[in-house]
Amino acid sequence: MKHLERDVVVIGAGPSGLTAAYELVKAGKSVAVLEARDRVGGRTWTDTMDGATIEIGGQWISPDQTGLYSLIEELGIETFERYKQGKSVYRTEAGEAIIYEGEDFPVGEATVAEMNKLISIMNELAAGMNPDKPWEHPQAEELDKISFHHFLRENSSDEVACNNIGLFIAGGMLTKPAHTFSALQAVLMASSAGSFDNLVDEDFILDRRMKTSMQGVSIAVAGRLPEDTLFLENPVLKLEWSEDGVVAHGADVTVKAQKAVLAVPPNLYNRISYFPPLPRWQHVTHQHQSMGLVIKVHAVYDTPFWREEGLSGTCFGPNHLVQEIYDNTFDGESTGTLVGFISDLEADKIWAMDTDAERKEAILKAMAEFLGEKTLDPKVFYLSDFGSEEWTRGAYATSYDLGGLYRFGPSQNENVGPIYFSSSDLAGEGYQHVDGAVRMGRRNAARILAELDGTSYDESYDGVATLTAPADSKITV
Ligand SMILES: Cc1cc2nc3c(=O)[nH]c(=O)nc-3n(C[C@H](O)[C@H](O)[C@H](O)COP(=O)(O)OP(=O)(O)OC[C@H]3O[C@@H](n4cnc5c(N)ncnc54)[C@H](O)[C@@H]3O)c2cc1C
Repeated sequence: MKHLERDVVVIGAGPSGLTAAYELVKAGKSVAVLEARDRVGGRTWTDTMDGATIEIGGQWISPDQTGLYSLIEELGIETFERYKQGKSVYRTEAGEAIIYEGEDFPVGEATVAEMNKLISIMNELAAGMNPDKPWEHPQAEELDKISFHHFLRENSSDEVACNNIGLFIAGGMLTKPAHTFSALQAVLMASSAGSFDNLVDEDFILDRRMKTSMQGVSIAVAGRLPEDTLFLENPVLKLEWSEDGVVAHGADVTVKAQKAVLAVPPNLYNRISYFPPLPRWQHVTHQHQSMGLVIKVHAVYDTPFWREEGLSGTCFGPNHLVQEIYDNTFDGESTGTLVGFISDLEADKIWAMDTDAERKEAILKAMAEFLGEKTLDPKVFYLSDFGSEEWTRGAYATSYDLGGLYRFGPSQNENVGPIYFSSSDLAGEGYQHVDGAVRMGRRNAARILAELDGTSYDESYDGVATLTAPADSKITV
């Protein structure tokens, strides 16, 4: 067992923990990062299969995600644009595949009008929200009492419009059925991305990717940490704390530190035993945040055949097994990759199947209903399974149950003595995204630096600008 003494111990080497560690190290603090897995990156993870680059976890960045943009600029990481040329495909409730162009789904004028009405209601609500404090929205209490499913139906009697709008937040973002989370939670999702318009615009929200892959961001940050800072395969299962500091117990490393950054997803806080126990309110708060469930499917072909047919690869099918498909070919690769998403109740159906062969057949059949027979025969087929990963337990991220955001949200980011919570799932801007993880990492580093150095923390700091630029960086602080 190695015994270390550091200013700060960071628990979790995902983008949030690593960003916090990086900022603290740049500011001259000694840090140890204890990570449960044998790799960094957490919910960002890349593999190469038969020559194709597969991003199993988080991958896209949107123009508003300026926290992440400033970090990759500092790291010298470039981005590339998702393939967007050509027409899209929409599958109607009855199962008809319609090829269309432009922003509106091909659903009939009355339904388009109802969808636009719902979008403008959501835009207005989102504009009135500070994503850092959604519980302070003037309608927060009432919006948190009603499920997003019922909220949509209170505002429109057009079932197709409700399902289509529900898709963007339920299946598409929170990856939970719309009856299990509140309208307030849905407004937060929109507000965290700048507006609901941004969320429903796939060309905005799924704009670009990292040339290093998204996991490459964490790998690059880890590469800038001093030797003897990062300790993989060291799950922290016991954390002793007092007002004076913490002792974090990993598998073969124990760290005594003045402060701790707990940078694991909120659903995993309970995995750690705290001595003494956390205060009552923190015990309760984080129990109300649970992971969604989505399966990210990759199918790789010799060529991106859909492009030759004038299609972008973008497909939407609310209420179908595969609800979204995109061209996911990695930068510079000649093979063609499709990514499909199977969310919440549909994901349950897939995992209820007995064999991988059954799953593959059902999913490819569903994808072929959008893009034709050629879809049936990929050379690589891969299902992400974050639900069975011990150190994540779901995908993409955690959100509150009905009524939880208003009731418990105000204390979610309060530190418990020396313990600071850092996760994309506790962020305002960039909520549930790598951008939010970076912002939270920087904000927690700033709070800890202020405490350690006896200076004051600027509550308005949004985590976009780096705290301390490294000597070789061109970033202006
Ligand atoms: C399939 C999928 C697709 C996604 N798509 C996108 C996307 O396109 N764009 C985007 O911006 N975001 C996307 N996301 C979300 C994004 O990946 C997350 O928001 C981000 O990774 C969160 O970073 P984090 O550091 O807060 O947490 P995590 O990435 O979860 O990192 C937490 C780390 O803590 C470790 N850990 C857990 N428990 C312990 C313990 N007890 N001791 C030590 N270590 C521990 C974990 O192993 C992990 O490494 C996606 C996520 C998934 C799963």
